[in-house]
Amino acid sequence: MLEVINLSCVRDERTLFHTLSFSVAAGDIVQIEGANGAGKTSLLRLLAGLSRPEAGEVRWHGQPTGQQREQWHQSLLFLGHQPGVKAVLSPLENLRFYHPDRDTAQIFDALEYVDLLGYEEVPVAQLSAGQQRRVALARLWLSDAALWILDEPLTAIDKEGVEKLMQRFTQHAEQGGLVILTTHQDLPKSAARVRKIRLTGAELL
Ligand SMILES: Nc1ncnc2c1ncn2[C@@H]1O[C@H](COP(=O)(O)OP(=O)(O)OP(=O)(O)O)[C@@H](O)[C@H]1O
Repeated sequence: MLEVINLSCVRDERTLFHTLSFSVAAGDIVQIEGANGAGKTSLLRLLAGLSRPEAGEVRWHGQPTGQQREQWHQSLLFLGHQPGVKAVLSPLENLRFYHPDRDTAQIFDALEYVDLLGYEEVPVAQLSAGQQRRVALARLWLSDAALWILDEPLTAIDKEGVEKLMQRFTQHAEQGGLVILTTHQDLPKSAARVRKIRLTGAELL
């Protein structure tokens, strides 16, 4: 269980949200919604511990995340809004770098899930925008983390790819995982179980 308790975020002297509280339980898929600049990325970065809140706390299984760094990092897979893969390396090399515990067959399976077979040795810099994001998304088939925090994972992904990702999110949730994502896209019907949390600025009242 992830608990967000009275979280406040100030950027550039502007309060993006104030005393924001919600929780995400095992099996939940949560979409953070809001206009451009509402603070979605800022919230995800706070949740992941990549920046510090003005006030408030994030707890994982009842304990502040800052007090259990090792366990927290093992439990978390964070994919930022940039693909976050190394451009000079191939998809195979990138995934080996991030998941050294996985064998080549497992990495090839993950590349197959994201339709990158045949591109495994091509430098990422030479791949299309959607393919570059798919390299990062292949990690969803390699990670053991329970909590996925995904910033705009569907950007540049085609319709079939989005459908496949939704299936993967659902499968992860059904196995007791948690997914928190942002997207500006309309989610397909298969996303019926997605709970929405909207950042409107009303949290400031
Ligand atoms: N490191 C930073 N320093 C100063 N201001 C920042 C920083 N990061 C974000 N901001 C500001 O915080 C506000 C919220 O940004 P954020 O990226 O969280 O929004 P968002 O909801 O994810 O937007 P989008 O839908 O456009 O991706 C923006 O006005 C942005 O300029």
